[in-house]
Amino acid sequence: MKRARVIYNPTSGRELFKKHLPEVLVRLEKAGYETSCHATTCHGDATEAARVAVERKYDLVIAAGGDGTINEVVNGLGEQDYRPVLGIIPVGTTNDFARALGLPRDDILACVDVITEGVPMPVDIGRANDQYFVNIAGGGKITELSYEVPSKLKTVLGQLAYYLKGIEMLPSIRPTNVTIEYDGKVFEGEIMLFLVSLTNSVGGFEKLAPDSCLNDGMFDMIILKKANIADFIRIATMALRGEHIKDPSVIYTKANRVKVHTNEKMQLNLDGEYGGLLPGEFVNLYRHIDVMVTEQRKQKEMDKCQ
Ligand SMILES: Nc1ncnc2c1ncn2[C@@H]1O[C@H](COP(=O)(O)OP(=O)(O)OP(=O)(O)O)[C@@H](O)[C@H]1O
Repeated sequence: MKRARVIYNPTSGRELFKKHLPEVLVRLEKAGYETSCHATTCHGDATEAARVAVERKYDLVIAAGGDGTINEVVNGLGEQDYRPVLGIIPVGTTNDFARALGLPRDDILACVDVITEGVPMPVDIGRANDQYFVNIAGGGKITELSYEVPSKLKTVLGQLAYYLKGIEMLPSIRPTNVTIEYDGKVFEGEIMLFLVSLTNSVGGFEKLAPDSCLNDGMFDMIILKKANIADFIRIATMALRGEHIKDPSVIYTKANRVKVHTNEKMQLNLDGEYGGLLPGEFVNLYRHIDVMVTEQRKQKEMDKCQ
């Protein structure tokens, strides 16, 4: 019999998952999985729980939470020789990774159906120094926004909490002097932010990296060069429509390996969580993890990456 482990964060998003847990377990059992679950208790706990699931050779690990929880689970799978298939139940605030995979929104049981009736699709993941990410790595003052929003505020306000915090942070955004080496090329200069992205869906912006592909072995890298606040807001607005990539202050390119150095203090953001200080080396791990999606979605993604 196949075995599934559900790792869920009871504090994610609007804290609704626990109520649905009995139905989730029944559906998984009906689909032939002997299922058990683990509720995370603190930061880092989902990584440890995923490591245990690897050791115990579970067939399927389901991450139920926001992007932070999915990131932690993937960090537990890391570069282990045996990696269970990953299922996602998005119950966070932003759910960028789930959006990139085309998973049903606000419907926990429909996501369970994708896991039990769908197909595994190989996706690239990123390694940043000795940590992993599924969606995005980045640096620059504004990226700190994603973990400065208090959890309680997200529970009450959802996505709006990020926008409010963003406006509050605008005046404190400063450029940083960096050197970025990518696939044999070098950029040197002052930047507002850099992003190394695996999916097209970041911070709720669905067109931030419009050419990204989930399993081509390449990151989409975005560098926003030094800009004043007015230009910054203008470019952020363009980013909602995916038009920022044409702006002369933006560099948008594909790369498999990226190194970022700076003499200043710059924080690293991994999937919306604090990931330590730069320097950083980012490596794309080609089709490293299998994640459950619908058959149509897999077809679409595989066609795109031909
Ligand atoms: N029991 C717990 N109490 C407090 N924090 C927890 C607990 N379990 C996990 N966490 C932490 O909660 C953080 C945020 O979780 P998660 O990303 O799942 O939800 P979210 O913040 O609502 O959604 P999003 O990341 O989509 O905005 C993670 O960094 C995780 O380590």
